[in-house]
Amino acid sequence: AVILEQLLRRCRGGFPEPVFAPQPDRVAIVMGGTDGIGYSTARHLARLGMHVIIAGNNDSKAEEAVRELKEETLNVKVEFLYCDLASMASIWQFVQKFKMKKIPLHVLVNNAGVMMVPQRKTRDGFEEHFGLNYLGHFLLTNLLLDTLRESGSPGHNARVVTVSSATHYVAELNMDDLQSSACYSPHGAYAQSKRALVLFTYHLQGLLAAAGSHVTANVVDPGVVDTDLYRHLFWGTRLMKKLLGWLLFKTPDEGAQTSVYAAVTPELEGVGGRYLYNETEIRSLPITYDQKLQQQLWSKSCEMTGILDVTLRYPASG
Ligand SMILES: NC(=O)c1ccc[n+]([C@@H]2O[C@H](COP(=O)([O-])OP(=O)(O)OC[C@H]3O[C@@H](n4cnc5c(N)ncnc54)[C@H](O)[C@@H]3O)[C@@H](O)[C@H]2O)c1
Repeated sequence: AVILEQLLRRCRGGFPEPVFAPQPDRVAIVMGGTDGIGYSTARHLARLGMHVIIAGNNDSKAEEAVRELKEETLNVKVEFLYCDLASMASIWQFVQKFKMKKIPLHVLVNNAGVMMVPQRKTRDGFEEHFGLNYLGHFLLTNLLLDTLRESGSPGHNARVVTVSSATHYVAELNMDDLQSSACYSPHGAYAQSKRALVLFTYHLQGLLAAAGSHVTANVVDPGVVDTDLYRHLFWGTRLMKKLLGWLLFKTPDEGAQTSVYAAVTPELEGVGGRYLYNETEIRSLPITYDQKLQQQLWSKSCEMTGILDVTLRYPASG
């Protein structure tokens, strides 16, 4: 359905790039900014004059990405900081290195991800989709919340932008088996991690609002985008993508538009808890609005990552 909709839209003129005002005094972290949608997101933010920190675990690609972005955007404030989201120790180290810079943080884009990888585990023993796509971003965001809070101000909120997917609509979130150990399906595990990200965003927004923070959290769905994310799919599907991707899929730049929109548009100033698709708010799956489920997942995630459950201090307001 998404691919058909994208094809129709392409026939009607495509995905015109939105124009935003320069953002020279703002700092952004784009997790997974060396490739695909993340790279395009970083490029757009750098073009707006932001100080962009590309984070990721691909050292070799990072050097090239930073050089290209600096050359193309003429923005010298583009840099790379290593972070392996599949390792909690690496996330802690990344946050420590970032905080040592003593700079603010206005935009955090939780973009990195893997899809349909064979059953394997992160350094900390979590199923890879759940551990990297979801728990990695959960921990990262929580460790950066104090800096985001200090950086946001009335009328200039700091923003957390989390990249989910339409697969969250068909996912099952098994609270008794978040590691998919009883029955592993690569698609099911990916979709579960993407549903968890939607629940996380809504709960985070509730906590931020309850605490009166000048930080907002929104979740975006980039559509179906022609990137290397599909590298673990069946060869026939990859061949189809190679032949028809240019027509049916969004380009990475088009896929990044909703993330960039969520990161900078004045329309979303002070607005959080939204699921955004094609720069428009739409409804996510009804169960994702279930506050009890959001709370359960949040508490469990705190346990798994070993951080304090701040929910106890600030009950989410909705
Ligand atoms: N491509 C699509 O059609 C599509 C659709 C819906 C959602 N998404 C989501 O968009 C996001 C970006 O994906 P993409 O399509 O650009 O894919 P991609 O494979 O091109 O990019 C993924 C990024 O994540 C990074 N990454 C992977 N493992 C990491 C780790 N251990 N630590 C840190 N970074 C790591 C990679 O280095 C890369 O920069 C993902 O969250 C994905 O789930 C993509």
